Amino acid sequence: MISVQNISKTYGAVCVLNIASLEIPKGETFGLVGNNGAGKTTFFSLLLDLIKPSSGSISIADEKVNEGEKWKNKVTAFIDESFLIGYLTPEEYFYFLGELRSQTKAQVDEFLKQFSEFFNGEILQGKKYIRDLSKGNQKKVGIVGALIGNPEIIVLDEPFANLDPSTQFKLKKLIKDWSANEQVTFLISSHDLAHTTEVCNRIVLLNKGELAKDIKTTPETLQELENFFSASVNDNGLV
Ligand SMILES: Nc1ncnc2c1ncn2[C@@H]1O[C@H](COP(=O)(O)OP(=O)(O)OP(=O)(O)O)[C@@H](O)[C@H]1O
Repeated sequence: MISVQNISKTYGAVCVLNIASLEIPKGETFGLVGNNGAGKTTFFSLLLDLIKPSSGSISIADEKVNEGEKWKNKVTAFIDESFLIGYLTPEEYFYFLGELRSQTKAQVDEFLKQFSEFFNGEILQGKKYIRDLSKGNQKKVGIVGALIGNPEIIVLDEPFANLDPSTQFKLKKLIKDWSANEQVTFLISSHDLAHTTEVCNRIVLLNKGELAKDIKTTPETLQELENFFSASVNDNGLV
């Protein structure tokens, strides 16, 4: 479904991402982990054609994202608050996304009913603009916005960050429920190794822009990742 061929991104003399080959099949819940600056957001930005690659390409359903438009009907994303529209209320924003993805207002209203627990009574009918919501509630709006319109590929950059513990549990359940649909592919980056291993059936670890591990998730995966990151702390002499 997603195919990465020799992708690299260089700023000046510094190569921040370099992946020779990566295939992400339909239905996978793909977790991306790595330290700050490892290249996770760069990878997602290349996938969404937000930045241009220095070399190579990423294809979705056999179409290079920097050459075609059809992939845009399949993919939704919430990368950061720049995906939100601050002067809209959450409802206005959801209707706007719905219209973009061929959903009527009534369909969007019906769709939103399933998120009442996730929203915890703080998002809908509050008459607040998105800009005035807390960071965590803005994130909830962005995540649910990315689920509108039956997307085939959903890209979420650090969805657990800024969420309170209860909402993190609700989000894990939500991702698990959605990923049970084999037509839906999730790409999720996170610094939370426990959450990522719990919801993702595959984990790719980026280290300084390189693909360091590509693991099919098993009960041992969390330990393997923790060993990797704690070893790098020791290597750096930080402990
Ligand atoms: N426009 C830019 N100009 C120069 N360097 C950049 C630019 N954008 C990103 N970088 C660099 O690319 C590297 C990878 O950044 P990226 O945001 O992809 O990392 P990340 O894994 O998402 O990190 P984090 O976990 O901190 O969000 C970093 O060293 C960053 O400083």
